[in-house]
Order: sequence, then C-alpha cells, then structure tokens
Amino acid sequence: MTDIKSLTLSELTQEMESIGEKKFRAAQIYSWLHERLVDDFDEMTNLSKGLREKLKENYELPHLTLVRVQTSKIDETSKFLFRLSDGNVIESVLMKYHHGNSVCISSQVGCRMGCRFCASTLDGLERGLKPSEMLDQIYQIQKWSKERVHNVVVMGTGEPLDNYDALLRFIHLLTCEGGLHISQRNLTVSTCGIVPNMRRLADEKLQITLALSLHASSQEKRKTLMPVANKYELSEVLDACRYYFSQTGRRITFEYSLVGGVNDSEEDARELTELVKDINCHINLIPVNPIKERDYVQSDTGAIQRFKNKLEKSGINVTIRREMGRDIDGACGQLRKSYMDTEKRGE
Ligand SMILES: C[S@@+](CC[C@H](N)C(=O)[O-])C[C@H]1O[C@@H](n2cnc3c(N)ncnc32)[C@H](O)[C@@H]1O
Ligand code: SF4
Repeated sequence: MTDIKSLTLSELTQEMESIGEKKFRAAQIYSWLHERLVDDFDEMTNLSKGLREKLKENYELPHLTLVRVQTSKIDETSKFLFRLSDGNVIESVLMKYHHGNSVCISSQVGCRMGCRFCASTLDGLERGLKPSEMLDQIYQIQKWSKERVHNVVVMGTGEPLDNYDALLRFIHLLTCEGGLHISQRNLTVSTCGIVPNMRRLADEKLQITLALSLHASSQEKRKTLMPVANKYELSEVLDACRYYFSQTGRRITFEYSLVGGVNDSEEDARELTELVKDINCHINLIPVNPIKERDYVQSDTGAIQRFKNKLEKSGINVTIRREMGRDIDGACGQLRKSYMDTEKRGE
C-alpha cells in the first residue's frame, strides 16, 4: 500500500482525483498529517466516515511507537528509542538550547559505512528509512514535548546521502508550507563524504547546511578511521565542499572527532588549517565518545584546548561541541545497540 505520509501535496492531490475525490480533500488530509500530526485516519474529523474508510483501504499511515525515552538530569536532553512498523528500532535525540529545540534524527536502520569509532555501524545496514519515518521522529518528539521543534540535524544513525531520494523527499516535506514549515536554514545534513551525492545535493541549490565528517587532516589517516576514504580521496571530498558552497552560498561545517593520540596533535591541527584555509567553513570539534567495542579514547582537555587554539590563531572559525546528555547512554547509536543486544539475549 502507498505510504500516504511520504507523499507531497501535489501527489496527494493526484491520488484524491484518482480515487474519485475532490482536490481540496488533499489539502485537508495533508494538514492532518503534517501540521496536526495525527497517527490515525479516524482522527481526521472533517472527513466523512466513508472517505476515512476509503483511505484505510488504499493507504498506509505508518507511525513510530515510542519504546523508551531517557532524559538527562544535567541538561534535559532526551534520547528516544522508536519502533518502526516492521519491528526495527531507531533512535533520535531532543536537545534544548536557548535558541530553541533541536532534534537529531536517524536516516537509516544501521549503517554500512564502517567508521571505526561509530556504534551505528557495528551491525551493518538493515535498510534506509522512508521519508515518513524520518519525519515522524520529529513529529512524535514534538507531540511528546508539547513544544515546537526549531532545528533538525540529520546526524543520528545512518548515512543520509546513502539514502538520497528519501532524504530529498523528507527535506521537501519538512520545509514546505502546509507542513511543519521548518526553514531550510534550520536543517543540517551530515555526511561521511559520498562525493557524487554531495554534488547532486549542491545542484539542488537548497539552503540547508552541509556538514562533512572530516576527522583527519590527511588521506592516509582518514583511511584508518573511515573506510569510505578508500573510495573517495580527501581532495575530491573537499572539492565537493567547495562546489556546495559555490552552488548554495552556504558555509560548510566540518566535524572533527578528536581521538586521543590518533588525530589530536598540534601537527594535525596545522595540517587541518592548511587543508581548509581557502574554504568558507566552520569546524566543530567533537571529543570522541568511546564505545566499548573499540579501544579509542577521548583526547584530554589540554590537547583539545591546544588543538582549538592552534586553529583559532590561524583565523579558523572553530567551536568545541558541548556534550549533551552526558549521563544518558553516550555515543550516537549506543542506545539502540544496547537495546538490541538485550533483546537478542532474550532479557
Ligand atoms: C553518526 S554520524 C551520522 C551522519 C553521517 N553518517 C556522518 O557520518 O556524518 C554523525 C556524526 O557523529 C560522529 N560520531 C559517530 N560516532 C561517534 C563517537 N563515538 N564519538 C564522537 N562522534 C561520533 C560522526 O563521525 C559524525 O560526524
Ligand atoms: S559516522 Fe556516519 S557514516 Fe560513519 S558509520 Fe557512523 S553513521 Fe555511518
């Protein structure tokens, strides 16, 4: 059955015509789905019972079920574990900032990219999420918190550019009028650097922020941390970033996870400066969150500060990412992983 929550308004309009309904019904249904965020056709009270039955026969209205939520006592960050209609589970995070609420969503069930420090990839890729499943993480969190979501970051489990078509549709549905209508400027998509799709995204000329997971200042070192670097040379990835800026005018964010003794020396900082100095960018330093399956450790505070100072002295725009929800299940993908391991053991 067609997933009605993944349809654009114009597609929904065509659908209504095809089942013999008036066009204006599409706008009503779209508003129930994407503004009023209902989970059931029976909640669409301005539609006749007959039409609701017809919709049930012809369309699927998938929604996520909340399995677990953990809220930090330190900063009110909440981590959500949701079950999808096929039984898979995914995680999302709500972060509360002065400038508004930000939600970090997953784009896939698992990931096949194999980055060495990441919990999301430990069991490989199950499947990409549908547009409705990406949206519903935001919808369910907004309903749970009873507060509007202002920013969305696609930085949870999965590689969004490995689920490209669904991602683009999701962006459209999230940002268009008639839905939550979140500004494109309040949306960030993070990638490990899938070059052809970075270029395709640039050609869409959207106003979203592209974040590139860089994590190393040389091709050789990047290869040891991120297998995707075997496919795309660092120079190609950086060229794709320059291209993104030229097409959209949007400053690039580079994410750099600092791993103790691996990529956090002053020499690394110097090389990094050389690499990005001609790119209009911002660098986000992320102290790596150790996962038990790997032996990477976080850099010490002194090394992190020295690294930051070195970049700043060269005029690079840099921040250290504040760790949110330090007291609740650590790194991205870990909540899901620990839940699944427990289920496997039948506890
Ligand atoms: C989980 S990924 C999802 C988006 C996309 N796949 C990517 O790699 O950019 C989001 C960011 O989290 C970072 N990350 C993953 N595991 C981490 C860990 N254990 N500690 C710190 N950052 C981590 C990634 O490197 C990436 O920059
Ligand atoms: S860091 Fe991103 S691309 Fe790499 S394994 Fe994790 S989710 Fe996948």
